[in-house]
Amino acid sequence: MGVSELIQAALPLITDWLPTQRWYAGKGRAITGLTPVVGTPLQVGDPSLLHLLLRVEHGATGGTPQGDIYQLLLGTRTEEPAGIGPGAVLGRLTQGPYDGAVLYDAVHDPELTGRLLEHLATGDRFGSLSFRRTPGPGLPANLPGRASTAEQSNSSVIYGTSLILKLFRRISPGTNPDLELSLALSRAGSTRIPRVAAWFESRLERAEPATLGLLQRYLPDAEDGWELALDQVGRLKGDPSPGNFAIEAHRLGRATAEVHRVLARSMPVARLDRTQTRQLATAMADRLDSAVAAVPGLLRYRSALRSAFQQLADAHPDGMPVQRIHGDLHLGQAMRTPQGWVLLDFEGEPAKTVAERREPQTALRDVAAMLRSFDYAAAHLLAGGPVDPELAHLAAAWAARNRTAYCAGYTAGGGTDPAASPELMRALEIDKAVYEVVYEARHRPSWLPIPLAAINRLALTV
Ligand SMILES: Nc1ncnc2c1ncn2[C@@H]1O[C@H](COP(=O)(O)OP(=O)(O)O)[C@@H](O)[C@H]1O
Ligand SMILES: O=P(O)(O)O[C@H]1O[C@H](CO)[C@@H](O[C@H]2O[C@H](CO)[C@@H](O)[C@H](O)[C@H]2O)[C@H](O)[C@H]1O
Repeated sequence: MGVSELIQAALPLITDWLPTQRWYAGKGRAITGLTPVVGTPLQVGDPSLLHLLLRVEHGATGGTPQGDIYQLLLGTRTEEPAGIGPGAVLGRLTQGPYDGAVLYDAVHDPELTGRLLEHLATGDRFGSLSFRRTPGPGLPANLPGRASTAEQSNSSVIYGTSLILKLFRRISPGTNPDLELSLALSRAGSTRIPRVAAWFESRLERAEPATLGLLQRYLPDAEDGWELALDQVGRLKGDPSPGNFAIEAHRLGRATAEVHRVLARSMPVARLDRTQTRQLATAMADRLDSAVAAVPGLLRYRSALRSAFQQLADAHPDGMPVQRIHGDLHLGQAMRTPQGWVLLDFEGEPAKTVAERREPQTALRDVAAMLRSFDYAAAHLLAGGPVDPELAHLAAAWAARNRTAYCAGYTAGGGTDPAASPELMRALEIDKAVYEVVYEARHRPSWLPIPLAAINRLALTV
């Protein structure tokens, strides 16, 4: 059985399975077609372990199909591989020589993901895939992969205790900003990110090569900033003065400033003029309008939030400096290691186009995004429980304390003082909270009250 027959047999199962995956961005839109872009068996002559780029169509505009390209790793075996979770099984094939075989997401197959590592270690070309290594020590080639269980937008595979491969799921032409910025920071010698070891890419329909996977050093001793924060907040229930996370928040602010400084040195910087600053405010208002259409509960805040955007433009008649930034910074993207904080995932907000994510922006956008994360951690404590005004007060004080410490650390680390630009900071926080409202409505509806409460609070300050 050839690759194309296997793909054809797999398509009906893929149609049902895709919408169940967290990384699938087309939720709520009907799939009108699936077009294989390129399929590459990861071993010569063995189509049962297949790398597939697939265009998922959602209707057409002017005769041109509209949709996104996704990266899939598909395994086919006569029996379900041991230990594979139910969400990773697409079903049984019902056509061709593989009739009756199990089709599964091979991210969960140590053998297949081990093959990917072998290609990365060799730095070769394989079918349409090009594997590229950074200079440095050789990579171990014989490690089986284990699928990461982290809550994430893509899929990651961990090799032993030394490497982690992120497989980007929604693929756009060109270099993924996560690779672009991680490489720039690695080359500048920054220790605030896990060093890039290799990546792989593929040419998409004659466009420039698209990044498909990024292999970085794994941080085995790292603790996730979000988990650390939740742990601290959780203690508020029994002890109103638990450990002092504000010290960590301050250090995290310093680390953010350090990353911004390196990015400003190693990548293009610019200055938004008055007109461009107005356009920034208009773009925020436009995003708000799209969000109102998706989540009508935002409508009552529209006028106040638009005023906040207008005030941002008025407060910066001389424009503002811009540079490349992280773009989607939050506590879950920060890992505390014995050597200090390390930042991850420079991909930017998944909902924006790659072109938007690559535009230089005010560095304070990252600061505002992290401030939202402290608010999320505090709000998480209150979610689902009965209203408890005392706990609500403690949670709000925890968020305020850590937000202040983070901003102080950012300024001490050489970043622009957020307190000197209150209109900009408020507009950036609103813009982020609006994004979060749409994100939560789409992915985690039970979390929607968290950004909505923030919108309510921010609107009252206008
Ligand atoms: N180099 C690393 N070392 C240790 N853990 C990591 C590393 N990179 C990612 N992780 C873990 O995987 C999670 C998801 O990674 P991330 O890059 O944010 O993926 P995504 O873009 O898919 O959301 C992180 O929150 C972290 O827990
Ligand atoms: O998957 P990514 O990490 O690239 O980012 C997306 O998912 C995040 C949630 O996992 C989301 O972050 C929001 O929730 C966090 C708590 O889970 C909170 O700390 C962040 O402040 C909040 O924005 C992120 O927005 C989204 O792009």
